[in-house]
Amino acid sequence: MSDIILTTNNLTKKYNHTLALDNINLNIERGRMYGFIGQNGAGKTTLIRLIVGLSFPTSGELYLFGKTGKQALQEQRKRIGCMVETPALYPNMTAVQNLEVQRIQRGIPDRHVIRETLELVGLDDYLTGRKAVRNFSLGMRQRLGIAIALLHDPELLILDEPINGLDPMGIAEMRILLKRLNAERGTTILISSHILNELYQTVSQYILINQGVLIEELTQSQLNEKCKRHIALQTNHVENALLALENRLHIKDYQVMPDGTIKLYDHLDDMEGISSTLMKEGVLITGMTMAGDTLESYFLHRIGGEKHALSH
Ligand SMILES: Nc1ncnc2c1ncn2[C@@H]1O[C@H](COP(=O)(O)OP(=O)(O)OP(=O)(O)O)[C@@H](O)[C@H]1O
Repeated sequence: MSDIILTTNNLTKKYNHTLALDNINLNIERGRMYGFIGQNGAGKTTLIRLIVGLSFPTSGELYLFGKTGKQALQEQRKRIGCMVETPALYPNMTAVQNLEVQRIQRGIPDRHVIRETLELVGLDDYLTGRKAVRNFSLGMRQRLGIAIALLHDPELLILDEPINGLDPMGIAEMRILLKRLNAERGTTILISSHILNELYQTVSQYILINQGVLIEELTQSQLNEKCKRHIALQTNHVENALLALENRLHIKDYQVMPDGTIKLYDHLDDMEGISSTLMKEGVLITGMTMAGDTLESYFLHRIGGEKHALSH
């Protein structure tokens, strides 16, 4: 049975004349990892700020762990940990000292949580012992920011652009950390990013947003399916074409689209063989192209064309 821990009903946020979020309807299920993808200005931070209570909606409703209403939401937010953009850290303190400040501020009695959390995010003594945070790499700072968000063992972890500025190694480390958290603690994770590629294989669900509008929700396997390389084949007779492909070339991995286009997922390097076989069987080919999106081109396509260049 699915356990929905966050729901938005027509959640809308206006800033004067800017419609930052336009009737967002969303469900977040416990235990999953969500990627919240949109270009700069799409509305990701605005939604996160509404969820964590840093800002309030113009209209619509927010439910956290089944509860709504100002006071109830504030209570439920204790079950959330978040890092919005760069974490606020004391640069002259060590990682342990930074966490100690947070622990006291939040009234967490158990001192052991500091070591446990540092270990969990991979900032052990060897790396951070006496080092002041001002000497940390960006990746280490992000880890420490996540440690702060995790100190009270939240059920939902929300990270706004945690991979921003990280190098490929840093991104890979972040991926391992988040997957571990999700697997070991069952933490539900929501991460925003403006680059689909960065979250690929980190999250299991993708939520695409553009200009405040929720464009599409899809799973990792749906995304893979949509981006899969294939030959797109158009013919004058779909049934005869399929018979020829199956019987003569033994092609089994294909899909017929509603407009009659046949997507072939094998024999990708045999376009000539396919066309000569179909010709011999009297099938006229009206179109044959190699297709398949990269993640980025799929995303651009979904948000309305190449004119939206992604900013990096
Ligand atoms: N405090 C504010 N006052 C006025 N407009 C705002 C405010 N905050 C955000 N906006 C506008 O709302 C829209 C959504 O912004 P938001 O920061 O949520 O986008 P984003 O997807 O998080 O982008 P980024 O990746 O740049 O952080 C933008 O048009 C932005 O200019």
